[in-house]
Amino acid sequence: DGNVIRVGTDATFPPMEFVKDGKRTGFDIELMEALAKTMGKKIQWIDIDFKGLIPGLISNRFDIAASAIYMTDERRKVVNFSDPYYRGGLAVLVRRDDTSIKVPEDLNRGKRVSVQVGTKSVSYLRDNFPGVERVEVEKNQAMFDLLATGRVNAVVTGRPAAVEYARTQPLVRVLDKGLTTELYGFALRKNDTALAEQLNKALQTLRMNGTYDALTDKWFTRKD
Ligand SMILES: NC(=O)CC[C@H](N)C(=O)O
Repeated sequence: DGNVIRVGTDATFPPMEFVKDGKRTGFDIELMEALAKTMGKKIQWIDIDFKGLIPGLISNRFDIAASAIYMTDERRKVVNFSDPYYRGGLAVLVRRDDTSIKVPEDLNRGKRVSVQVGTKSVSYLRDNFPGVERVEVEKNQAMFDLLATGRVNAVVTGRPAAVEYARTQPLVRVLDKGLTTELYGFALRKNDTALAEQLNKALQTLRMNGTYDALTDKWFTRKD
């Protein structure tokens, strides 16, 4: 059915994509729904762990991956990205009672850091923080739980999700200083240029008609 686009997501990452009361919601979900509507299409959502997103896209299980994906050079080798739709970056979450980590560089002194498999957090820490002991988990919830229960010293994840988790879990805080600045994009197959063009055009429309701003106001405390 040409009127249906299949969109893959790992809906475990509030406020970007998550499940609430049995329903997928979040900034990426509502933005994709609005984009599809603008394109005159319906979405069929496909749930998948983050590390399966790019393989699933390439093997044609779905047409778009919408899951707080950073537009990295490594990923650009294998997929195409839409125009960027939001700015994020890698942030560090620590326990409030831990005074040994004040800036990200403190992680390099043998700290245990949980990260989600397949994310930029993994490659970034591997390449830039050789002193970190990475604890790689499949699920975002497990990544956060390890910190709350004191089994790791920190979490490295996207800033919007880190801020949201700290809002709900008073034991933890986000370090002011982050690790990187990154842009989020929707991933598409390299040969699917027509869909990429439609998606970018729809994104322009939503930026001009106020829908985009309404969604960022709704989902983020940081306004920009
Ligand atoms: N778990 C997530 O959804 C975040 C992934 C992270 N933004 C990345 O692109 O690597």
